[in-house]
Amino acid sequence: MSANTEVIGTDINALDRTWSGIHGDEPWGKLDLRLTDTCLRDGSHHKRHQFTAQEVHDIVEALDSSGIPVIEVTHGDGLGGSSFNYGFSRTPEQELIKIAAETAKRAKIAFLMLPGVGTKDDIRAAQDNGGQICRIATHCTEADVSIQHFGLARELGLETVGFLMMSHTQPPEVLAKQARIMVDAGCQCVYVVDSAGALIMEQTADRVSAVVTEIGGQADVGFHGHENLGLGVANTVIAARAGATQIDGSVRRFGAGAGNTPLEAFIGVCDKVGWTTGVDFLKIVDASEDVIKPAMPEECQLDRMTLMMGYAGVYSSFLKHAGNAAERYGVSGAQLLLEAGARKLIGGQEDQLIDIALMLKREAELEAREPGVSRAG
Ligand SMILES: CC[C@H](O)CC(=O)C(=O)O
Ligand SMILES: [Mn+2]
Repeated sequence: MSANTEVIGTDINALDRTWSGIHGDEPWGKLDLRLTDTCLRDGSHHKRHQFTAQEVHDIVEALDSSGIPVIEVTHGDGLGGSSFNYGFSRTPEQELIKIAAETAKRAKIAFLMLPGVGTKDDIRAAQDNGGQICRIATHCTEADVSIQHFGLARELGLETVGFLMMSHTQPPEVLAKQARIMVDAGCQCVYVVDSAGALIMEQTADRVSAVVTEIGGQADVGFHGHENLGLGVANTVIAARAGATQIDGSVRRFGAGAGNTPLEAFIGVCDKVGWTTGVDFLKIVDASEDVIKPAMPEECQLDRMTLMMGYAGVYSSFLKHAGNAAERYGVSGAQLLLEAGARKLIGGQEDQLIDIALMLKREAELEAREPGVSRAG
């Protein structure tokens, strides 16, 4: 810990927690939210899947002692994601799940799986290693591919969560129908997932409300935001007001793209408006500075590339793949992302980024030879 960090930590801890300016009141109402930190899963994209056992231990210890109730740990692309296509993990994810489960005193350990990337055996192994919450993610029009996995997870006694990824691409009523498929299959909480950080306020509220109307009373609704247009906290606040009771985020935004909803900021907001999270704001702020930051390769940036992801609606986990392809073929990463958005690429289509890079390269070569011809032709 640096001297500077120590001073800041001490100052924060000296704050009078009963300071009357902290707690607001109406019009916020009383909400009790369950938070999931996903820096050890969505942050795996930013870390290029290079978490060490020690980092996972230290991060889980810090999050757990701050009161975070759920911590997600898996390769960024879910169980089975360690591969040539998505990037190899430095430490096998099952080992990381085991370390997390052994370290957490109160928090439950969640794991993510995308049908087709992971298998049912991976779910069994994750449970054997101490995972308690099974999160199944599908593209938001493909919920039916999750049915057998929810069935298995419930049979095994796991808690179940469904992820409707790229939710900005579909209207509220479509998401509601897809959520219904997941709930009928045994899912206990369906998340509206803003994978591209492309949703804007009311667009979030409308989607969450439609899902609440469809499955409320039978299952919870959650919201998972990204920061690509800088709206992670705002979207999460509006999602909670629309009825989402389970909330994802990553301390210090440690996640894909410009990162996830910064959980510590959201917790501060909750404290100020009187919503309950069970997390100690002062401890989570220290954890962000002293434990999470040192484990990050660099801070998640709101820059040309990540802004373009929110603007064009591109899956946040494409960031490193797009950067690699742009660099390899000497083309503009921003152009590449705009084209990826126009093609409405979904998870699993990472290889098309190379296709786009080659197309941009050909166009640039043609333009150099015959100015004005490339786009017209
Ligand atoms: C590859 C899975 C993806 O990162 C899940 C997720 O966090 C999202 O869609 O935002
Ligand atoms: Mn995400």
